[in-house]
Amino acid sequence: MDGKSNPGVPYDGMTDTWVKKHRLIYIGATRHPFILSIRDGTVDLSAFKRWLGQDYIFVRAFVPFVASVLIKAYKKGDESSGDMEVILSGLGSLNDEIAWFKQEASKWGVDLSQVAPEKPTQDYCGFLEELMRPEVDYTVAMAAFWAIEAVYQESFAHCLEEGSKTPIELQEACQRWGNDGFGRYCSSLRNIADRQLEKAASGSVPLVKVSEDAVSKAEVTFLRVLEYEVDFWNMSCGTDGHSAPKP
Ligand SMILES: Cc1ncc(CNC=O)c(N)n1
Repeated sequence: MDGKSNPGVPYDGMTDTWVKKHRLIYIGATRHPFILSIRDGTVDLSAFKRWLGQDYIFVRAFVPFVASVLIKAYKKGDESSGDMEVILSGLGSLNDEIAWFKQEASKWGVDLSQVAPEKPTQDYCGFLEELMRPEVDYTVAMAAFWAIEAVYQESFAHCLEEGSKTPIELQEACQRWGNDGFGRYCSSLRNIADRQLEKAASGSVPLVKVSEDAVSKAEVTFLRVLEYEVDFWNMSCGTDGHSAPKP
């Protein structure tokens, strides 16, 4: 999240400004106790299994959301931007990811066909549904897309840093979102979001009011993503009352 990871770009984009402005809630989502428990090796395996089942449901709902962003990118008609290629690569990884969830679930003895969505999962999937609507601006949808991926990337990369005690059997899960390739993919998403936000903010188009509206809507959407992510982690930990908290 610093200028260094963005060579040739002299100033921070809008997304960096948001992360700085809303730092505490951003840290709340990317350094959640569930993630810290994976990193220090104290994670409750039943919590991990609950996360696995719920995240499988989330990822299935995430696919049509990403497809809706692809449609918005296509409709913009700017072939030279390369946006469609980035989004399409995301859909490709989601294909692998769904296969991974099934394999991982069988490894842990989780029967995915028996997993019912809990309230935070339902709410988060409902939010994705809202964002899929055609009237939602590409800028707003891209900001959400970037934020959703960035939270996982930053969270799981933290579990793989030097000095972390992540249990060996959880390292593959952390690698999925914490690897450098996924980090570069998140940077590409961030660059698209920043470019769109920059365009909207500069009001180079005659619809200045509409554009400014997109920028503020995108910021609110970013914050909502962080809240849904925190609720999702809380549910995984069992700190939402669905199961007994850890002693
Ligand atoms: C709740 C949540 N947020 C973000 C991601 C990462 N995106 C796709 O895998 C995820 N799997 N689950």
